[in-house]
Amino acid sequence: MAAPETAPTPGGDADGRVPSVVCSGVSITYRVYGVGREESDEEGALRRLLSRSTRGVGRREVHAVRDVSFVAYRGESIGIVGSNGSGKSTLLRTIAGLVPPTSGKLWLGGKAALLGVNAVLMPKLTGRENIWIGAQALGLTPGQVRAAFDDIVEFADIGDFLDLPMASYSSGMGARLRFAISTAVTPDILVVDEALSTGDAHFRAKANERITRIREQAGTVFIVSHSDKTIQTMCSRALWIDKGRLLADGDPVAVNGLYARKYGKHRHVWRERFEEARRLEETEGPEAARAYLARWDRSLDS
Ligand SMILES: Nc1ncnc2c1ncn2[C@@H]1O[C@H](COP(=O)(O)OP(=O)(O)OP(=O)(O)O)[C@@H](O)[C@H]1O
Repeated sequence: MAAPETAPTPGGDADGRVPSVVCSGVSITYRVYGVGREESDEEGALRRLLSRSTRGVGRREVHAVRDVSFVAYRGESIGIVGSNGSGKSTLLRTIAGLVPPTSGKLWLGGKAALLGVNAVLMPKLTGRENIWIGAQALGLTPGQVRAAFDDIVEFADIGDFLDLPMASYSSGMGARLRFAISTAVTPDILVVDEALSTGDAHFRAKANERITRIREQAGTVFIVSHSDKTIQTMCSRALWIDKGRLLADGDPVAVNGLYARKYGKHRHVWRERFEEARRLEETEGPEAARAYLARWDRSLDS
């Protein structure tokens, strides 16, 4: 297993761009242990448990990311789009150093910070305590946390909740606090996993400003989002990952267009079918609607 490498920043390329992440033929495979198919029923599992046998315990491999290569540059904000389970979060977790690539090479030109919806903050501790723990977990010294503390509190905008347990926060408040902690000191590479979708318009505007600031300070930002708007307004480039493979890399509007063409086609077709089924239900009754929909009950025609 190859761990991410860090090396001195090389000089820029012919266009003066300085690489920050080089991902070369990276594949990531999860090994999942569990019951084998033949014993997946409750009776088989119970029998195995009683006999303490490990027979039938299956191992499955999930190829989450397959042979992905790209170079990210300082000052870029890169959106990652793709349908559920396509490998976006896995790729980001690897860039952030949390999941090692199974094969291929990953080179990072600086420190990466992951900002995830599920970032490890402690629900039973207060916001204040989480700022201290979270910021130090990101590598800040106590002195740096002290210096950044007021800025974090101001950005998170959680008022009196600062001294209440995080479990009592709304999802928007939690997202603001995570974002404030993760960006307290400008990271070289900021990895944002869907965290922006939980905030309101005011928070998104502030987050956008901060992302712009990181980019201006020559950092690189990666953003996973299912929102076309987030990708198109916050990103200078987009990658489309489909079933673990990199299918498109380029201008966010163009990449989103390609992605929407593949998946949007089905949505459009199904919307029309649904409308027709509703019309049939109203005019001819539920049986007619059911018979009409039964034509496509096996799978989508692609
Ligand atoms: N810890 C894990 N162990 C085993 N399999 C995993 C693990 N995490 C993700 N997977 C699998 O890897 C594949 C890619 O998942 P991933 O979460 O990276 O996709 P995603 O594009 O981020 O999805 P979503 O948009 O739903 O968040 C999926 O098949 C998922 O089930």
